[in-house]
Amino acid sequence: MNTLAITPLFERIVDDLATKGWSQQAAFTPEDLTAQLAEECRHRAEKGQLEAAGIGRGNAKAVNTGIRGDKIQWLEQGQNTAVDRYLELMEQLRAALNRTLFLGLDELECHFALYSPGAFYKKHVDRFRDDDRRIVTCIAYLNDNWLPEDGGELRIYLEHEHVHEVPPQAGTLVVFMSADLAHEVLPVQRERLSITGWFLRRA
Ligand SMILES: O=C(O)CCC(=O)C(=O)O
Ligand SMILES: [Fe+2]
Repeated sequence: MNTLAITPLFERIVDDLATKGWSQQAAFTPEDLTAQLAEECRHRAEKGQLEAAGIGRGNAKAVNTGIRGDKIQWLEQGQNTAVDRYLELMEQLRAALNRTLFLGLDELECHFALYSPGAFYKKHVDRFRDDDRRIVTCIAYLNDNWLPEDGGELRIYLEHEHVHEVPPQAGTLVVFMSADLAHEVLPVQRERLSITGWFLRRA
């Protein structure tokens, strides 16, 4: 792909971020890639590689399942071809955001997340109090045939007390400004897989 051309998909994300601070795209990851990523996430879970996610960072980091009950593993390049393909898509998104919105995004950190039935993540903002490098949050969902009774929606808190809920349906990508948007994951009734990432600015 010509990395200088911005595809309509990336253009929509950029426009949404510029005008309202968040974007939801139903068909971001291709079906085959989404399935491979879900398989890789499940495979890592079966091997016991996912660990209870913490809240906060550095010395203040702690596991608190009353706030957050997912299990995660950070993604690295070169571990798996599907993961590499996903990181390549994110790299294109990073370039598009930098070219158009001048956000100075330097790198991406991202992890698989698995919520087992009963797990949730209470309302929060992604940017840490003591570290403002997280600029843009991106979440890709990996779950086929997600039904309303499965719960687990991402609820985002908009202006004027409006809320918007996103079912974690395979292929969907949600992007938002990390410092601005409070959000939560409602309790899940069924295993819920995703990749959450943050574009960081230079320290
Ligand atoms: O999985 C989601 O929908 C949101 C996850 C989240 O808010 C986070 O990991 O910070
Ligand atoms: Fe979050």
